[in-house]
Amino acid sequence: CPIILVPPSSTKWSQVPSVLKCWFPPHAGAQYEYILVEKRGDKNNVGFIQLNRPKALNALCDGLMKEVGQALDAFEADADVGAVVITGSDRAFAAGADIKEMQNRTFQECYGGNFLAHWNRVSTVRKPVIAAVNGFAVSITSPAACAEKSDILKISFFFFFFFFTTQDIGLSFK
Ligand SMILES: C=CC(=O)SCCNC(=O)CCNC(=O)[C@H](O)C(C)(C)COP(=O)(O)OP(=O)(O)OC[C@H]1O[C@@H](n2cnc3c(N)ncnc32)[C@H](O)[C@@H]1OP(=O)(O)O
Repeated sequence: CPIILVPPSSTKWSQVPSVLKCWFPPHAGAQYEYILVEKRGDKNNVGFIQLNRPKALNALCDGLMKEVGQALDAFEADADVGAVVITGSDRAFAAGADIKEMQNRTFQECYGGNFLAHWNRVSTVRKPVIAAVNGFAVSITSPAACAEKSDILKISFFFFFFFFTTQDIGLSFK
């Protein structure tokens, strides 16, 4: 008879030995540390990810971004899931990168190690991903980097560049 492994409900995803992780699909019981994950909707076909570091305004620490990537992997592999919704908590969708975690990293470590590379996972999912934004949504980016991604941003970047040639940083709040 088949053996079904069920992790205790208090188990955090980071505590599950990696060799066992394939037996514990993330949305099938094992808990994450920084996000809440479940399937919602009448047909259970919406993958739902809630960023869950409310005290730090959902600052995007390394662990949180890795967990979001794992949850997206699982939803992408799940044929029942048609779309994914990512949301935050009461006060914030997310306060951007975790600046406490970043403060001791050198430029060389960040640039050479391409330390935000795994953040791209959200843009490579082959199912629609919808951000349900509430409260603070903070980010900072180079407009030139954004412009590589879309024509609208290219046009915006042109005007941005034209009028604010001394400014090279985009900031968005709430
Ligand atoms: C990819 C690059 C980027 O994303 S760069 C952008 C990085 N993000 C920021 O620079 C935003 C920094 N945060 C703020 O400016 C403010 O927190 C705020 C305007 C978003 C909200 O201000 P408010 O006064 O309402 O809250 P607090 O500042 O008291 O914050 C509460 C609590 O959250 C911690 N926290 C907030 N943002 C971050 C962050 N980005 N990284 C790490 N931690 C953050 C803040 O330290 C407070 O926690 P405490 O334990 O009380 O110190």
